[in-house]
Amino acid sequence: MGLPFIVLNYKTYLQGTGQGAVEIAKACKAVSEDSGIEIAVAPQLPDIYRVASEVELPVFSQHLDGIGAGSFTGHVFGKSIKDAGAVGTLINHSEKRLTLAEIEASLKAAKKFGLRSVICTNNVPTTAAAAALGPDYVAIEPPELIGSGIPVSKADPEVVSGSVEAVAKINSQVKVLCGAGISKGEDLRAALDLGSQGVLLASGIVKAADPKAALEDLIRLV
Ligand SMILES: O=C(CO)COP(=O)(O)O
Repeated sequence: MGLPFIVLNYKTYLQGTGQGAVEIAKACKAVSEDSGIEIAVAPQLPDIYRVASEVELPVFSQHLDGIGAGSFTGHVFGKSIKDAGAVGTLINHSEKRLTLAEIEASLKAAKKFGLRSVICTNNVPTTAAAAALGPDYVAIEPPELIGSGIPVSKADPEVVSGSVEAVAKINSQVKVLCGAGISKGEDLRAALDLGSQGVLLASGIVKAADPKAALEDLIRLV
């Protein structure tokens, strides 16, 4: 298996807002360059342009709406985030849930604008449904473990391995990430041993006193 893919979701954490978004992206870039591991960041929408302009690394949006140009006040338009420098987007994060029809429309918009897609899911059945839509990645994140510091790869290994199995049956082109409570090297190692191809994580790195050191610890057992 190749190197994992790591996506760092900044959420609305203060540490990852404004100039902080750029500083954390610089730490990600340094660790990515040293290790060869692809690390993408998902800052808040108003910080996408700033991060993408100042740091050469993949920038994802935290959300995308399945809308086009026109009368859609307050929506997130694929062309806008693409032009801001994003290369991908999360869709249906547990903190920004969508209906199935909306997920499909968001994915269509992502594809239209050449954005990589990560559909977040909360259990094996929703992972299976997401895989059927054909995103680049699904990211299984049990909501009860998000932000808990308890790693999904240890607390609920079956949801990760079950997601990997379900996706392999439905669409083997789709890659599986997992997330929730991941912060240490052993958490990422366990996630990979369960068959996932990377992790989506947030608080363990964004809120760390030293995000670069936290990232170095995260990848130490890869
Ligand atoms: O929701 C998450 C990433 O999208 C997971 O958050 P934590 O890494 O803080 O548990």
